[in-house]
Amino acid sequence: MVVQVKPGSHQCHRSMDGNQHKVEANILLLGAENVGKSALTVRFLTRRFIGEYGDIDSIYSHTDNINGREISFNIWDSLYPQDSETTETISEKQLQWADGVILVYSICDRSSFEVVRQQVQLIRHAGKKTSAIAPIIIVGNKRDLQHRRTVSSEEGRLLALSKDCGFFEISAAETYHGVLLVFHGLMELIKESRALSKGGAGIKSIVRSMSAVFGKKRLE
Ligand SMILES: Nc1nc2c(ncn2[C@@H]2O[C@H](COP(=O)(O)OP(=O)(O)OP(=O)(O)O)[C@@H](O)[C@H]2O)c(=O)[nH]1
Repeated sequence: MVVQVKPGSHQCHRSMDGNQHKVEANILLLGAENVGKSALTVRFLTRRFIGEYGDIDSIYSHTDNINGREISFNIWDSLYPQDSETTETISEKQLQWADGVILVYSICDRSSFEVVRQQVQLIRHAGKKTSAIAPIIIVGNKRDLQHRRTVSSEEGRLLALSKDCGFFEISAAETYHGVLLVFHGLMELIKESRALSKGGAGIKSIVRSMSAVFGKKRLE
């Protein structure tokens, strides 16, 4: 079952990882417009590619089974800010909410790769102050459009390597399997990060330094 709720009305969930109960994770999709964030989300939720998706900023809840264990995913399919005045492309609220991030670009849109480069830098820069390594997976989407490729696989892989992120090149249009690997891969990184930090030094804790970067009020 897929449940859709508005971002503002969604509750933050605490993980119950580490015991026999259901594991829950909040996953945030970021990246420039038109790169396939909604296509990835809908593929994961329904196994289908429907071609056209509205401009909706939404959180979806979806339960999946990984290795016999029930995992509850809350997926925030975000919209890239249209306002050219806006320099803040990731909000504190988004980072406070997220347990892990999927940064999407299109392999045939170089500017979308630059957006991912900026966003990963922003997250890592903020994380430095707390030594928090936020689980991030970088995704080069639209792999089916090889003839229009402007970002090589190597560039994507190198960026991911340099920022300690996972990396996948996929086509949300062509296969479900690649999309599944992305979400399950991120879940693995989130579990590792939770095991390492037990006290909650995950992505949420870097919100404080994000606040410092943007000079805004500290979130507790
Ligand atoms: N060829 C191809 N087209 C894709 C793929 N994934 C998405 N698209 C198309 O790319 C366009 C944008 O996809 P969306 O999923 O709406 O992209 P988005 O990043 O959510 O876009 P915004 O809502 O503007 O932020 C649509 O026309 C999709 O059909 C893919 O893997 N291959």
